[in-house]
Amino acid sequence: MGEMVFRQVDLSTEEVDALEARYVPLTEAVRELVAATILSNADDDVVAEALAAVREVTAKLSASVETDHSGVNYNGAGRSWNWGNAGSGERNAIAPPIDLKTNPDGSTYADLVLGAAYEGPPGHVHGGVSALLLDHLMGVTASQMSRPTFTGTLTLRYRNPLPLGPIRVEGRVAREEGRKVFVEASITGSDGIALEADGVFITPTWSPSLEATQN
Ligand SMILES: CCCCC/C=C\C/C=C\C/C=C\C/C=C\CCCC(=O)SCCNC(=O)CCNC(=O)[C@H](O)C(C)(C)COP(=O)(O)OP(=O)(O)OC[C@H]1O[C@@H](n2cnc3c(N)ncnc32)[C@H](O)[C@@H]1OP(=O)(O)O
Repeated sequence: MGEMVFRQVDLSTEEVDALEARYVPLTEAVRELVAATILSNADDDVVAEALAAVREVTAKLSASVETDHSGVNYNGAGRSWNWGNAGSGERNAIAPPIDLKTNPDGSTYADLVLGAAYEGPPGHVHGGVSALLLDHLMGVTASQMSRPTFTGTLTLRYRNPLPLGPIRVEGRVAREEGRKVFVEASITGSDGIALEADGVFITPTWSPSLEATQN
C-alpha cells in the first residue's frame, strides 16, 4: 500500500487558526464563484472577462504552491487540520460546507445548506454527495478524533429524494467489536428523512507513520 503519513507539524494552534482564518473567506468566495458559474446568464464579454480574471488570480496563488496534496497534519497540542479533505476541507471549495459538531455523548451532527453545485435530480441533492457527507460524518464519528478509522463497508438507503437547501446529517456509534466500529447515520431535509446509513469503520492494524517536520 502507498505510504500514508499523518504529519506532525511544528505550528502553534494560534498559527494554525490564523492560517485557517486567512483562507476560509477565500474558500467561501470560490464556492460563490462556482455557483455563479453554474447559474450565470452573462454574455460573451462578461464570461471572457471572468475567465481572464480567474486565470490571473489562480496564477498568483499557484506561485507559492509547494506540494500536490495538503495531507492530514496535527500539532503538539492535538490540533489537526486537513485543508484539502474532499468531505470537509476548510480550504476546499469543492467540499460541501460542513461544520461538524460533536455532542458530549460522542454523537455528531451538522447543519448545512446545499445549493446548485450539489444537484443531481432536478432541484435535489446528488446521491453521491449524500454518500460523501455520510462517509465523512460517520468516519469522524467512528474516529472520535483520537484514532484513525477507515471506511470498510458503507450501506445507504435512499428513502426519499433530498431537496437542495437546508439539511441535517447526524450519526452515532452503535457498537464496537475489536477494531470494528459500527456507525449509524441519517440525512434529513426540508421534506423529512431522506437517507439512512450504517457502516463498518475499521482501525487498521498498522499505525499511521508519524513524521515530524520543521515547516
Ligand atoms: C497517529 C496519529 C493519528 C492522527 C489522527 C488522529 C485521529 C484522526 C482524527 C480524525 C479523523 C478524521 C476524519 C476521518 C475523516 C474521514 C473519514 C473518511 C473515511 C474514508 O473515506 S477512509 C477511505 C476509504 N477506505 C479505505 O480506503 C479502506 C481501504 N481498506 C483497507 O484499508 C482495509 O481493507 C481495512 C483497513 C478496511 C481492513 O483491513 P484489515 O487488514 O485491518 O482487516 P482484517 O482482514 O484484519 O479484518 C478485521 C475485521 O474487520 C472485518 N472487515 C475487514 N474488512 C472489512 C470491510 N471492508 N467491511 C466490513 N468489515 C470488514 C473483518 O471481517 C474482520 O472482522 P472479524 O475480526 O470479526 O473477523
